[in-house]
Amino acid sequence: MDLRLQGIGHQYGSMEIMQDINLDIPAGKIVCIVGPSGCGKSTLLRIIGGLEKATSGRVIQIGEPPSESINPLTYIFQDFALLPWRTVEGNISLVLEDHGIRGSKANAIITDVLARTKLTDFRKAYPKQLSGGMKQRVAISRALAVKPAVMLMDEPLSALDSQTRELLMDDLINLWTREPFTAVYVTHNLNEAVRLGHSIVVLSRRPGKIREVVDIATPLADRKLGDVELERQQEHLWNLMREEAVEADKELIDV
Ligand SMILES: Nc1ncnc2c1ncn2[C@@H]1O[C@H](COP(=O)(O)OP(=O)(O)OP(=O)(O)O)[C@@H](O)[C@H]1O
Repeated sequence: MDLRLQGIGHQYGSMEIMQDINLDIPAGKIVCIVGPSGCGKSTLLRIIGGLEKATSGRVIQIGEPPSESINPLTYIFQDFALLPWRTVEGNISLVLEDHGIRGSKANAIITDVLARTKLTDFRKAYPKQLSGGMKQRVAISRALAVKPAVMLMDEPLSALDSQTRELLMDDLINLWTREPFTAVYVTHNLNEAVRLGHSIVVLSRRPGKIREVVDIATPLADRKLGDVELERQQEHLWNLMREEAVEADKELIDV
């Protein structure tokens, strides 16, 4: 299933947050969204996920979600959002229980997603026993369990230290390489964007408009740390954003 954003604009009261966002999110690709603080990245993600209705424009679903998808648009948050009193398995089964999936069917789904995220040995562990990186892998497993058409990822690695971030980027790349998924991935981190994005949408400061869409041709599996071409792309992104980031920064201080 592809998504098409057509003329999305949004206001909170008299404050215009974004203007005329037109964007295609093709199945099987990771589309990163970057831009200065407050330009509307998270708002756009909520609009795509149907949690908020855009003031203008629309989000169109083209084609069908994967068969057996029980939540076509699924979020992954920065803070993992795990229930501390449930085990890894229990956190994943909760979303399945909500859809009436129990017993051997639930068991098979949990076994599959834990294997894909290399968490098989941690099935009975509680969140407090896990590192931040592992908690986020549980959140990713839980998202995969509902067979999403599109994963909506809001700064999923930003609560993690830099080493853990590197490891999780490798995990996401391996996961995608084995079985491509579709994602809209909001991040402040331009390195994450060039490592994970098939395309990177650069938004201007508020009201957010699309300044440029940068496509990266290098296959995900070949994007290594220190790759010269990726560094060039990252510099290009930073040059696009630098002045606006300074202005956005001033605006926050002035408030
Ligand atoms: N529910 C709301 N009501 C009023 N204003 C809001 C609401 N949600 C967000 N905003 C404002 O809309 C603007 C865009 O917010 P949003 O969180 O989407 O930006 P962002 O680009 O994700 O920011 P950051 O990079 O800092 O996380 C900000 O000025 C924010 O204060």
